[in-house]
Amino acid sequence: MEPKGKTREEVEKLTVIDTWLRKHRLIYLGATRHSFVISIRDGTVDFSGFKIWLGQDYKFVRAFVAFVASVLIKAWKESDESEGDTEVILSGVAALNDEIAWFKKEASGFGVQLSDVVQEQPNRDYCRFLEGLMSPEVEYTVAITAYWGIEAVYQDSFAHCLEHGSNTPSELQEACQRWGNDGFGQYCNSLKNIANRRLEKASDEERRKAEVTLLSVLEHEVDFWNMSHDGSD
Ligand SMILES: Cc1ncc(CNC=O)c(N)n1
Repeated sequence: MEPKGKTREEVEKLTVIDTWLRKHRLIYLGATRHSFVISIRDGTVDFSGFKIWLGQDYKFVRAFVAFVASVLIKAWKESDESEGDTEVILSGVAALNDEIAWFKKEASGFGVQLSDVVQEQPNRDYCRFLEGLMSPEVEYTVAITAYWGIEAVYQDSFAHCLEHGSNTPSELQEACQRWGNDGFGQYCNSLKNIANRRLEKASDEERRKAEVTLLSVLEHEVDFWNMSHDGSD
């Protein structure tokens, strides 16, 4: 029985990340319900914008692999209870191997020459930000929170394009499936659980750093979507 006068929420304490998602709800929605994502979902997406996204994201993912590898190293150095963590992160690295192959196949299907893609400034800025997080001085808790955030934005965005009532063009279904599928949703949940476990034990200062880092991730994600869709139409 729940104590009298207390709601379920007061009894079951929210996790650190859920608290942040409430506090920064509009910023989170800005990244996960961006006009580019909405245009995919409602079928009005401009294919030239999709091709820009494809080429830019391929470049991003190459840097992201190095970032995830750096998170793996941080997990391994925390010899405490992070044995399960390293396996979760390793499976993420393995999935990125398939993802790189998928980008190459997809680009060829859409006639995008990946070797000709020039990284645009928002993409460069995002990769530079990731590089900063790869530094050994950045705590594991901060890095794993960023990793969760980066994956969660794609999972949430693309799952939205697969929901009942969406009108996603068939050519883009596969891309949406890649990040919007349930298995990837569960993977993101494993990352979220790891991050929450670390955040609960972290110092106030470390927790604050992780929160600020997550906000930067969301900002970079919005700038990234903007490269393909600036909202002018
Ligand atoms: C800009 C951006 N953010 C997140 C992801 C998803 N992670 C790996 O694929 C991605 N591909 N690109």
